[in-house]
Amino acid sequence: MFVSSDIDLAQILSEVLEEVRLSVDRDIIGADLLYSLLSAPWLYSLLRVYECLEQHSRNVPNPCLPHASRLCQELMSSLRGLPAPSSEAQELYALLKKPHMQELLSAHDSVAQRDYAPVLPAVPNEMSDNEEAVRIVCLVKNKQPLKCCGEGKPSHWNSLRRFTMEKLALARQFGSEDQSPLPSPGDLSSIPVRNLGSLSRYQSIGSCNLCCQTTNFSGGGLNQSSPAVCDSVMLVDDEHYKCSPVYPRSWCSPGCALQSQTAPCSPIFQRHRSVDATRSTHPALRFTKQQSLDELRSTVCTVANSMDTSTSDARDLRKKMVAVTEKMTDNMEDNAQALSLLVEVVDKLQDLIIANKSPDLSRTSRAHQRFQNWPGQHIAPSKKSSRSTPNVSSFSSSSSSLSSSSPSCNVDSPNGATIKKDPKTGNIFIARVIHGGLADRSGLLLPGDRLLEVNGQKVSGMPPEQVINILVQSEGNILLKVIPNSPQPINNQATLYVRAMVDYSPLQDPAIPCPDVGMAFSKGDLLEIVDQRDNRWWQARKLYSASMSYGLIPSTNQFRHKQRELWWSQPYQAHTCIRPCTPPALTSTHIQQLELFKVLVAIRILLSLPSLQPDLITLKKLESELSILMDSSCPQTITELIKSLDAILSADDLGEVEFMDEMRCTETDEEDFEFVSEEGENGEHMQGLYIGMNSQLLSHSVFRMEIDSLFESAGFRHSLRVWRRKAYSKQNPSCYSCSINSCHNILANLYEDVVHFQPHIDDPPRLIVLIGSSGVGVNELRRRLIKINPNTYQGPVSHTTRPQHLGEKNGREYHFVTKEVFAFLVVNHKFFEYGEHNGHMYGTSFDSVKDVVDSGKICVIDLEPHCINSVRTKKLKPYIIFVRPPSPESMRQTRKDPRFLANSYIKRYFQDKDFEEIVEASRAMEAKYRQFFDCVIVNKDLQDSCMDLFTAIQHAQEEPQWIPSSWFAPDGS
Ligand SMILES: Nc1ncnc2c1ncn2[C@@H]1O[C@H](COP(=O)(O)OP(=O)(O)OP(=O)(O)O)[C@@H](O)[C@H]1O
Repeated sequence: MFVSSDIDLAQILSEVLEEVRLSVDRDIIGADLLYSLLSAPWLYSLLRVYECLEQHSRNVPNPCLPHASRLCQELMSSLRGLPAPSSEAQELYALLKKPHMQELLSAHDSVAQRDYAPVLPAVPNEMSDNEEAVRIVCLVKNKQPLKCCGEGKPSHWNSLRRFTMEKLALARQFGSEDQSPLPSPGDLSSIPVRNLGSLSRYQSIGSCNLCCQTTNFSGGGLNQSSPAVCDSVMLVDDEHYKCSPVYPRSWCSPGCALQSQTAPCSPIFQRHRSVDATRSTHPALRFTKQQSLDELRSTVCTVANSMDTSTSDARDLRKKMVAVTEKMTDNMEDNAQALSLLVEVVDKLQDLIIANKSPDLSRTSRAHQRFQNWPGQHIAPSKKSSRSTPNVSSFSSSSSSLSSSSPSCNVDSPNGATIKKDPKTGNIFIARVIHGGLADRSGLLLPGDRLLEVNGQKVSGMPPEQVINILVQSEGNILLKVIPNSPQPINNQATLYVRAMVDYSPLQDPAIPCPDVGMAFSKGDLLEIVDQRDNRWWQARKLYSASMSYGLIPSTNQFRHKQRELWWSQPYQAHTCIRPCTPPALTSTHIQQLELFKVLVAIRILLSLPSLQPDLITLKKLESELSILMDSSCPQTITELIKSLDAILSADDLGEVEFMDEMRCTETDEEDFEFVSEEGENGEHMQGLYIGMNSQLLSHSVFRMEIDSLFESAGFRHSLRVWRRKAYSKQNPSCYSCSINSCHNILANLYEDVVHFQPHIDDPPRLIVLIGSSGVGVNELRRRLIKINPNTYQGPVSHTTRPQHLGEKNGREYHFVTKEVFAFLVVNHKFFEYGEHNGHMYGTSFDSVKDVVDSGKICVIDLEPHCINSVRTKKLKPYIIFVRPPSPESMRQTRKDPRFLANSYIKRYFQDKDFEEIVEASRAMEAKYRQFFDCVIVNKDLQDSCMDLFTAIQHAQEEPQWIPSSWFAPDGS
């Protein structure tokens, strides 16, 4: 499709051509020559380029007012000059004088005066004469001016430097800016170093009106090195779940380019497309003395600095690259040596990257070959025989030409297309075009195109493997004859940003059409979904990831489909561990049952403790009465729990006994305990919910299980929680591992839509939620945070049914309510967390959080992770910080100070097993819930952790964050 313009030059040209053709018919001398000149494809292409550029210059946004500040100054001086200014004039003057107005205008001017025209890159120096057409495609893609030769053109190194800088800048900025159809840094990173000169800046492919017209180009005058479209096509048997790379990728094969050739006039509008799979045809880079040696140094240093230095090999490489800079002098010869060294480095780097892919790779030959082609040597056009066969190994081999400027580039990313066979007709089709790959960028292969021939060989009816084989065995140019799919499906869906809620590995997914084009992701990863046209497989890439290439991910439909399959394939299991995620409503019957149950547990424990020598007969009688009472009205679970209680009590469990002894010697009396648990070490009020440790009854595993069941959202203290973990390990492991959330996970979403949210100064502060395994220091951090800055941070005031103590004030320490009121609040879902301690109910309500937020303070709470969903609401917009423990060894060092451990309510030092347990519990918690975490703090040194917490909270309130888009939905909660 042509670019519409007032003067359609191509149209004029075709009219002129028609005239000339008539002259040819009339045998006018010279008309022949003129005709052939005018019908040259490059002329058409040039005209199109011209028109594109024309259109661009017409559409460049021009500010109406480039100097608003100046106008303001002028206006102000005019106002000042007024002999008797009216009140309006005075008001206007005062308004204009305001600093923020001045700043606003100055900001406006900066934007208005800035030149947003693209920086157009240089064309590669070495291009043969017949490369104009594709070069033109590149030019248009990059909006490059037609001036490509002559003095003063940027050197390759200059381009490389600029390219590298931009790539790094892009990587750094990425995510901090609005993510509107973003360039694919993967595109940048897949550019061969020799072609960098032509790609100094990425331009949206969508802006190219010419790409889709390339199939109209005629003649064999297409080049073999189109930098912007250089890549490979991976042809894959989509349907049969097989895939195979068939020819090198762009930076694998510098000369590789997808081309279109003369389209024969055919009734079915056949389109020939040819893929040039040759390699090593890259033109000689004439590294003459650099215009600026600093430029050269900075190029190499930038590349070196951007390298991942996690491995010793990479570190060595980096050192070598830095050494390169030292070798650079004004002397041309040295300069060439430096560059040779760099070539070596580049080769090594490539070897490293492709080591896993191609162990049989001949490094030396490649290095040798490349070495020959570097500075000071003229590169002879590669002979056909010397070109590698584009088979699988050459695919890897050729990837050795990876640019040293893109160490993070993932060589494994298949940027191409896949094929499939229609089982009914036997026709071979292009199944999928991977976003950002060669086919996509060139626009020459599109999904649904029917593949007729490969190198003149008809492929219809062939098994896809055979087609792949033909391609694999082809040498040099591969000519594909395709019938374009018409009409082309249009991807009119906007880019979608999501957070992955599960882990996914394509290699373990038998359903994926081609695992090689699949993209693995983990819980919490941010994904940019660019193509949702396929109902089952979307195309996406990971944000903030080293690999910027796109790949297939399961669509939500596909995920649901899999869930259904899984559901039906599994035998029915009616186990009790499937419980609702939201806490059950607590009725007065529940409370009554619970009280009964507690007494029953108490009796059974007393019965099991011979040292207490209880009145056995009385107790047994009481127990049986209670059992009957419980059995008649209790839920099934309670009856089962009683049975397991018996089992546990009868078991000779040393660990348990040890624990009980320990508790006996460390516990304080009830009143002390309660007082301390509510008042912090420094006397300040401790918010939250604690279950007493003073009674062996309460600490018993069965009781805890019941508490969990009924009050699963309750918060617990360190020691009880540690102990609870111990108790859990004694339960039926299958049931335990299939707790609420794991069961619930089956029904979980695959992705959560997110938006980039920039908090506004007028927004209410976000709720800060601290999460961590018991004993990691969540309470300590929260307490310190509030203590250090009570005017900024505050915890919510909880509700309780316990009587008010002397000196306590309703609404300050607690909201004191009756049991009925509490039950009413529970039933009406007013609490996001509630539980029972010592016969009294405690709960933290949404309203109490709102009170803190309304007071302008930042509300900080600690929460059990399974309650996360209850606070993830539009109103609270929680920022969830996970407190992770350091290593057990490190905790041994930092937690040995008695000041920390000898506090009044734990009353014992940490033991080694506690550290192990904390780390283990933390790992499990993180594995399960990390998709919800906005930030992770490792609580090693308390001071540092506090600082980290401050910084994180500040970040939460000021910096842009990815948050669920439902928080913006009008009906979101
Ligand atoms: N970084 C640290 N260095 C030294 N001691 C610490 C550190 N963090 C926490 N502590 C100490 O460890 C003990 C447990 O901390 P804290 O009570 O905050 O744990 P928790 O995660 O809230 O667990 P629980 O909720 O079970 O109480 C406290 O005595 C606390 O002072």
